[in-house]
Amino acid sequence: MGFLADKKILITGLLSNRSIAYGIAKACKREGATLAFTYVNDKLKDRVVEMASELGSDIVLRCDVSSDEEIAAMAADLGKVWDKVDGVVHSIGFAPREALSGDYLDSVSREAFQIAHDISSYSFAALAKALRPQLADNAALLTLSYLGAERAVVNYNVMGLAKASLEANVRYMASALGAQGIRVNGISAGPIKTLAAAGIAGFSKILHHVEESAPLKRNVTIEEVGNVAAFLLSDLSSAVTGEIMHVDAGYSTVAAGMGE
Ligand SMILES: NC(=O)c1ccc[n+]([C@@H]2O[C@H](COP(=O)([O-])OP(=O)(O)OC[C@H]3O[C@@H](n4cnc5c(N)ncnc54)[C@H](O)[C@@H]3O)[C@@H](O)[C@H]2O)c1
Repeated sequence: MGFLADKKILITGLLSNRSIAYGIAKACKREGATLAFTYVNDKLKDRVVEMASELGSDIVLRCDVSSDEEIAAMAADLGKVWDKVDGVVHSIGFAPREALSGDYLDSVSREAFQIAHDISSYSFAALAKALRPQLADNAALLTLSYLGAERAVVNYNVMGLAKASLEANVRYMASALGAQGIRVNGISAGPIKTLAAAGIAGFSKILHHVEESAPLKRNVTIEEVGNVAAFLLSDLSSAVTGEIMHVDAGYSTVAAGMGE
């Protein structure tokens, strides 16, 4: 019996076996959780159904988080199969590709700003709003952030602003839901080569830089992020809320020159 036995956890953002959501799902399954998944559009449905099945789940629901109707329909469908939800993983981020390279002011636009904040930050609150009546009394919600929220990172541009908003969302959601015993946390993951990361110009350089300068002298894996996610979704972290935990091989703790 794992430490997530009896927990029902909804996981969004599963796209490939490199997705951070995949690492989280594997760790949650290992610890005994029952899982449900979402996919963004019909083109991707079969792929997610197949991965869900590998992970022991046949609950796969459509949910493009840019649509309030799709979020509401997903919550209603989930309510038909689960009496309560113990955990929600928000592993979703998006900004138009042209906004993720070059000079920040040249690349940013009102439209890119709105899309990035809508899909990458507001959607976490939107999911919580829709699922609130179904959340168990000690449910845990979790999202994925990145250091670009706290520091200017080359080419990350408007996504950094959206992640800063997402991290503030974690704190406000934790306050809003805390009286019900529901916890809300984020993981600020080190860079990992996923499909979303491929949209960021010069991403390989960032991976290399972390390898050279992080205290652990390497990058992190989706399995390592998954383990921390499983902990934050479990009762082992019952007093942790409103927190952004770095899972980044220590990169965010050092300044230039350390360890050289
Ligand atoms: N890869 C990294 O280096 C890294 C580091 C820190 C944080 N993150 C964050 O982790 C999360 C997961 O990304 P990933 O790196 O696993 O990449 P990924 O490409 O595997 O996952 C991104 C997911 O977002 C989903 N998505 C995009 N638009 C959506 C929409 N409108 N509705 C619903 N889903 C939508 C995609 O379908 C996909 O499943 C993102 O929030 C990302 O910003 C990634």
